[in-house]
Amino acid sequence: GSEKTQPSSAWNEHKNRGTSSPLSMPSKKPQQWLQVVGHAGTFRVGEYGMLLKKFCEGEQQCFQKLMEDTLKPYVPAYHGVVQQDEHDYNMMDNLLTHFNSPAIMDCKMGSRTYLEEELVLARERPQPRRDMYEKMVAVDPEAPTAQEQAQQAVLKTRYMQWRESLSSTTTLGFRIEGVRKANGECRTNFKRTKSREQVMDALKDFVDSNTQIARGYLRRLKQLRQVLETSDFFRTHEVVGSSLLFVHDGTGKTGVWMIDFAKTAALPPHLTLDHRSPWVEGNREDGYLWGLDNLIDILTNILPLT
Ligand SMILES: O=P(O)(O)O[C@H]1[C@H](O)[C@@H](OP(=O)(O)O)[C@H](OP(=O)(O)O)[C@@H](OP(=O)(O)O)[C@H]1O
Ligand SMILES: Nc1ncnc2c1ncn2[C@@H]1O[C@H](COP(=O)(O)OP(=O)(O)O)[C@@H](O)[C@H]1O
Repeated sequence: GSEKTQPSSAWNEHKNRGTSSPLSMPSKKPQQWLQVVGHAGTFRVGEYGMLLKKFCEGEQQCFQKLMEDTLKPYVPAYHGVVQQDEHDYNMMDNLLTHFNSPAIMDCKMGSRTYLEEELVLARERPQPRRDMYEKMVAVDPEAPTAQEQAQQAVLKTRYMQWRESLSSTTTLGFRIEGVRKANGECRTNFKRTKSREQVMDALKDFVDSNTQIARGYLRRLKQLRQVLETSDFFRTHEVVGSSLLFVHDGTGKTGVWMIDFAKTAALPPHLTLDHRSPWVEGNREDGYLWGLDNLIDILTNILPLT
């Protein structure tokens, strides 16, 4: 397992190389990029409002298909593979480019955060992990079983299931992973944010009780839901570990995009998902739309409080 990032407070500048800017590209002025959660060292800031993410073939395939799908406006535009310092990267739009001092929130969608395939592998070739054991006891020393304590290690699927039930993933079909407020304040300690009330408070705090912002997010999420319900891509993929990235700024501008398709897998040809039915091993359901329904419902209930 790789290290997780600390919320970065740096404004990553990219250098003005003195070349002329192609007409369709954003300006060359230094682009800001702030990472809220996720693996450390995965990203680099590219030129002209681009973001480079360490190459992952599954993610590339998703991006390629998404660029031809009705979901295209809801994902960062994809621009192919580039090489830098002997590493390959998937190049995509930096979603923060057109915001000023943005507030950012990462919500991990779905009622399951590991692939069915990972569950099969864990049975066939169990690989207990010490790093995950340590992350577990740091939150709750009582969480590991006697056997896990003896081994000082847990299986990844067990760790992921524990995280799901500790947070709102199991009960609401999504969880808040991290928030960065416009003033630079960062919060990633949402591991135990589970109840509807806790989630509501966190969302209210994120939108700063601003009605215009809450309405903007709600409108966008409802549009996204409509598109998801008819998208060919969505119907034919198990979408696991993917997030919605919320961005707003002081001008009242809001945006929500789907990000992180590293664990989004194409289904066998005969199978499609409704993304709302409960998961039973083998049906591959991910609870994505069930989570989005709950998220929309909670945001709707926040409106009168803003
Ligand atoms: O959030 P914490 O509790 O630290 O747990 C992390 C997240 O679930 C990561 O998901 P994400 O990438 O969505 O942030 C996951 O990466 P995967 O997505 O690769 O499963 C990590 O697995 P490892 O990378 O195997 O440690 C796991 O350790
Ligand atoms: N296209 C993007 N534009 C702006 N920020 C992004 C973009 N993609 C990812 N991020 C930032 O990086 C974080 C981690 O992204 P993610 O793709 O989930 O990486 P990982 O697989 O390492 O978890 C997100 O929470 C967000 O803050």
